[in-house]
Parts: sequence; structure tokens; C-alpha cells
Amino acid sequence: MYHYHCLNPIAEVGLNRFTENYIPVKDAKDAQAILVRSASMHEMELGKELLCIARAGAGVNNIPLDQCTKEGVVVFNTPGANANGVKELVIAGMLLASRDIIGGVNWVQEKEEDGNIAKETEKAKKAFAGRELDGKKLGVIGLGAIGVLVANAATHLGMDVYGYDPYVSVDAAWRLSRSIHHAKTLDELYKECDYITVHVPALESTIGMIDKNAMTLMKKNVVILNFARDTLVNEEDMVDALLSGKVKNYVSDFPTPKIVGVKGAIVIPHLGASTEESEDNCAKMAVKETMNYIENGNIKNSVNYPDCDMGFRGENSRITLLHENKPNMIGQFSNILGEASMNIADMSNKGKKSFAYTMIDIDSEVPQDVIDKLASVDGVKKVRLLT
Ligand SMILES: NC(=O)C1=CN([C@@H]2O[C@H](COP(=O)(O)OP(=O)(O)OC[C@H]3O[C@@H](n4cnc5c(N)ncnc54)[C@H](O)[C@@H]3O)[C@@H](O)[C@H]2O)C=CC1
Ligand SMILES: O=C(O)C(=O)COP(=O)(O)O
Repeated sequence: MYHYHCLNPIAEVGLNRFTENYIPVKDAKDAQAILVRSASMHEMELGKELLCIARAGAGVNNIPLDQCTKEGVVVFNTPGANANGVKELVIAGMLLASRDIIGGVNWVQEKEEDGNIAKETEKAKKAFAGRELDGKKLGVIGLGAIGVLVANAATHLGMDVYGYDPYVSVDAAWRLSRSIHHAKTLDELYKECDYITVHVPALESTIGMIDKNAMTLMKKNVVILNFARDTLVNEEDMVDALLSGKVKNYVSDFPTPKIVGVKGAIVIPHLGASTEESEDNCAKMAVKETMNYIENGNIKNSVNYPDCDMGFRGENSRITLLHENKPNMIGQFSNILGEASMNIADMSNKGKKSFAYTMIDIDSEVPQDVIDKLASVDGVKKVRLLT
């Protein structure tokens, strides 16, 4: 039996894919697998049994990644599973910033009791007039799962799109419409665009990237959209830019005390991925990754350990080792197995930065003392025997 715990509500359609071998537990400390959306895990103590955390979503800044890696806990996310949900809300965000839909609807609501509403509308509507997206320039920073969808969709709205991503994957580059201009620098994108949308993860290198210096380079009346993370934008600088009129609107999916209520800020309560479809997709993928890791040891879509897949375990005993990526680890593992007269039927080893993962199929039973010896090798973080 395996124990899992959900730190946030996870869509039923995903949880229903757990077989009867998986039982939900009340306390995260008793779980081998944790499923989470945006709940912060930074202050949490990780349980001794914990094997993996599946983030049903993209951003993993709520998870203590370094600690997980050191403790041999594999962290998964669900790449692309909520990208369409976010794309659609970004398009809505651009429209909300271009047409005063919110102001207009609020005005109508206030006139609920007004018998003259039809007549008054025709006089009042000029206060809510806007501009069109067609022909405007959109800059997309970060061309991953979401950025590519936003960029491509915007071309269909008649926008002239500039994309910036120095680390773009080959896969994403293939999906990108050929009509999108390749911005080689952020400065170029900042200077050209009427709308700028950010779709990068919150990393040391990206936190605070939209600051006074960046906004100084932008056009007056620019619209900035942030459906990635609040920390990417220096909010004090943003408040100044909104109040001075440099930035026309800041559309953000992240309410914070500094930005809520500031003139020109259109703030949404983190709804990017809150659609039935995205929630279902994320939950299904998170559960699949969890079961595949727990039962077969396969790693797919991990953010802290390398992907490594040896298929279904079948009849063999499978040993999996999470370890530091340094010389002679495999040599030591095979010596221990050789000394115990164990025959390696199949094996795979993959590295990711300072850490690595080794899977070894053995065509006989593996005694506990062999596992203990493997676990005592310097640099090994976690050993599992799957039988
Ligand atoms: N509002 C919401 O509900 C949601 C927000 N997000 C946020 O959006 C972010 C992006 O999501 P996805 O597109 O799914 O992730 P992704 O991993 O597919 O794409 C991220 C892209 O950013 C690029 N990148 C990294 N550093 C960069 C830099 N300094 N400059 C330019 N590009 C850079 C990467 O090369 C990659 O192509 C997530 O990390 C998350 O924080 C994601 C899903 C839902
Ligand atoms: O996937 C992400 O990065 C998101 O921001 C979505 O968060 P959520 O799952 O809606 O709490």
C-alpha cells in the first residue's frame, strides 16, 4: 500500500486514476507522495517516508527544491498541462486593458434601478471607449508552453508579435509561428512593444526583471501583463510607473497589498490555471508521474532529478538510486552487486547538474544487506528496491 496526501484540492478525475493500492492520508508526514498546487511547502517538515512531490501545475517556487534534492525526494511538475488555460486568460487580460469592459460593466451594475438606462447608455459610453489589439505590437518574454501559445494566438488577433527567450527549447521553437519576430535582446522588445507579457519561471535571474530600468526603456502607455509570478515585477517601481502614466495598465494574476487598488492595475485572483480542463489535465499528469515513479522507478518531468525511463518493471527486481553526480558512483554500485554475485540484467544512468539517477534491473532476489551497502556509498541520497 502507498500513502499520498493532497496539500491542495486535486481534481477527482486525476485522483481516481490511483489504483486501490494508493490510500489518501490526513497527515503529509505519513505520505510517500504529496500532490500540491500553490500551497507553500517551504516551512513544512518533509516526512521520512516521502519519495516524491507532484506539483499539479508549472511553477515550483512553492517547493523547497534544494532540500528535496538533498533528501532524495523527486519533484515533478506537469509541463504544458495548464498552458491553454493561462493563454486564454492572458488574451482576456489584453482585452480588459484595451477596452474598459470592467468600468463599463460596473457602471451598468450601478444603474440597476434606473428606468432610463437604455437612453443614458448612449450618452455615457464614450467614457469607456478603448483601442483595438489589431496592428499593435506584443512582446512575449519566455517562449515555453504558455509563451508560445500566447504568441501564436496574438498573431491571429492581428498583432505584430516579438518573442524573447535565449533558452528556447527546440520543441517550443518548432511550435512557434514563423511570423513572430525574434527579439535578440530584452531592450529591443521593451522599446518596440505596446503590450508586454512575461512567461518565465521565478528564478534568481528573473526575479525583479521588470523594474524601473526596464520600464524606462518601454513606450509611454505600455500595457504589462504578468501571469507568471508577482516577484518578477518590482512592485514599487510598477506603482510609480502606473501613477506617472508611463504604464497604462498592469494586468496581474497575483494580488498583493502593494498593487491592489492602484490606478491602472487590473488584478485577477490567480485564475490562470483555474479551469476545469487545466485542473483535470494537471491532476491526471501528476498522478501518472507519481505512480510511474513509485511503482516502476521511472522519472518523467522532474524538475530536480533527470528523466530516466526503463519501462515497466516486469518480473525483475529493480534497484533505484538517487545520488550525487560524481565519478565512480556506477563503479561502486556494480562492485557491491558483483561481490554479492548479482547479475545486472539492465541498467540506466542519467545526470542532471550535480545530481544523478541510476536504475538497475537484477534477475534475482536482492537481499537487504546489498541495499544497505548501496545506501552507505558516499553521495547516495536514496536507494529503493522495487519488487
Ligand atoms: N497564472 C497561473 O495560473 C500560471 C502561472 N504559471 C507561471 O508561468 C511560468 C511559465 O509557465 P510555462 O510556460 O508552462 O513554463 P515553461 O517552462 O514551459 O516555459 C518557461 C520559459 O521561460 C524561458 N526562460 C527562462 N528564463 C528566461 C529568461 N531569463 N528570459 C527569457 N526566457 C526565459 C525558458 O527557456 C522557457 O522556455 C511558470 O513558471 C509559472 O510561474 C504557469 C502556469 C499557470
Ligand atoms: O501552474 C502554475 O504555475 C500556477 O501558477 C497555477 O497555480 P494553481 O495550480 O492554480 O495554484
